[in-house]
Amino acid sequence: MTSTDVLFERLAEHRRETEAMSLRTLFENDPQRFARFSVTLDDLLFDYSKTHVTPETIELLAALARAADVEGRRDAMFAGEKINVTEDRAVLHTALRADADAVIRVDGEDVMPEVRAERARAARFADGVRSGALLGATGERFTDVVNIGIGGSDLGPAMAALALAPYVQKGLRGHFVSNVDGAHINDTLRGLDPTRTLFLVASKTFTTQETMANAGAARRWLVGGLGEAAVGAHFAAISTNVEAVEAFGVSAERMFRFWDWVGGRYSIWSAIGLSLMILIGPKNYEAFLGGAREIDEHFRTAPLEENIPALMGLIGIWHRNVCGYDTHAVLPYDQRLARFPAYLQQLDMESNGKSVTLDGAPVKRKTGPIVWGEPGTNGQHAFYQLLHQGTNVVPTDILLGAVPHEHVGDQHAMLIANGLAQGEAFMTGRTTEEAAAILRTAGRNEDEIAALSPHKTFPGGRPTCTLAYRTLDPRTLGRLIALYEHKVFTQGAIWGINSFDQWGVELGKELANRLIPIVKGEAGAENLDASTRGLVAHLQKLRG
Ligand SMILES: O=P(O)(O)OC[C@H]1O[C@H](O)[C@H](O)[C@@H](O)[C@@H]1O
Repeated sequence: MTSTDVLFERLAEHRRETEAMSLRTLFENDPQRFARFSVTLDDLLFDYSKTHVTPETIELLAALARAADVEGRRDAMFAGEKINVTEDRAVLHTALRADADAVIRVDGEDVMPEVRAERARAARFADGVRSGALLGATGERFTDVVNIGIGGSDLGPAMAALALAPYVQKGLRGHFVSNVDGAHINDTLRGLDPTRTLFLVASKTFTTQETMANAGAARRWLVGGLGEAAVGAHFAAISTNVEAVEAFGVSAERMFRFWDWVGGRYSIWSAIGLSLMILIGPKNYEAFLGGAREIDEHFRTAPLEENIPALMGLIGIWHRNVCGYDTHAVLPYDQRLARFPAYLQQLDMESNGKSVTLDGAPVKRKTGPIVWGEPGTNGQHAFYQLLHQGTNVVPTDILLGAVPHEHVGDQHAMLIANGLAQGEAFMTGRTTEEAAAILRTAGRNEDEIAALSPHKTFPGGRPTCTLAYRTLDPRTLGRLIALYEHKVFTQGAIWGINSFDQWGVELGKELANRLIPIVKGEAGAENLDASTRGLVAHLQKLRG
């Protein structure tokens, strides 16, 4: 047994000993509980007191992190070691937001001069679009920026552009096309004017089927409106694949590069963020990077017991591996974070949805949970019923911003009150006796009380972590994303998996490529399994 196995066993034993104690009792027994189990970092507050931890739990979890050498692995990542072993790559999204004078080497070479130069180029381009120095082929100013990408080349900029809507320059609109479904590009282009539309083709590999198909459709639309000669003025590309971008016909000065040591789901900090940079401006984009840098610094230096992303990761391990909870819900009480759960799905599930350890052996315990969520208060009217009374316990993260960008009556107080109320309700629940007492006060008779009180009982003890911040500005968005990145890192390190590859997406891609000619009726279906063959035949019949 390894030292981590021993600690997992001790955690399991500790869970058995403490499970019976309700969250309510934990609070009653310890007036210091909130102070003990919360951490602040400037305006940011991470409250994990509404989870089933005791000082001993944290001690054991921190010991587990140390036994798994989370700190050593963290330092290896920041130092540019090739910790993505299956692709033989460094993992350096942190370099993209590092200090102005940082020196970070990959294979002995400082990558920072190129990082800075490429960001400066992107900023010049963004400024040109924003100021009108860069115009469309007919001399019009750009009003619409269409990012064409998918996965990490879409979710980050799309999520962030919505989150930072108050910072978007007046007269500029961002659009994000990802799905290979032609409806997506069609609906986006409808109503756009080619003379004022700028396309950014964002793809790390520049081979992704969906993106290449949508880029082709956009090019045809533009050529249809303005002619072939207009393409140069209306397209830019972001990629690590210089040759493929050139082959697509984008000139060198319209191409923005990044590097193989930036994973797709970690690429918002690279030129993949160009659409965001154009929309909110280079200065705000720098503040966004700066926010992430603050969290990098905190993650690198704070002791595990006071380290917010490490604690987020460790509490996630507690919930996943010790308590046995399968999913994790992220509930931002901040409408502009509506796409944040989707962004986190890729970040977390593509990183930690793995079944083998770094050396290829089967994992010994469950890895990444299913991550999901919707903004509050919307989710309350949809799936919270299950969160409160269902048979699955779902640990939640509740995100709360103290200061809104706009004041619409007292709606912000209502929003915050709802977020707080849900955390409280998940924790305390309502006993059958309490439910009965309420029914009695309401004048119900004893038969009705007996019949109804089980339905009105809330088990409680459902764990919540709360992240509170001043306001959803660029810096804070940067901090929030980086917190979750390092949370995911901490968990991957403890599970001993490679959080930075994504081989699990390949099989479906291969099979789709094989199926395209079959679906088009250009190849026979005889080698397919009976179900897929039957489906192809049915769809072909419907297509006529
Ligand atoms: O940026 P691209 O190379 O076009 O890749 C886009 C996305 O597709 C892939 O299938 C990966 O699963 C993602 O990690 C990636 O972000």
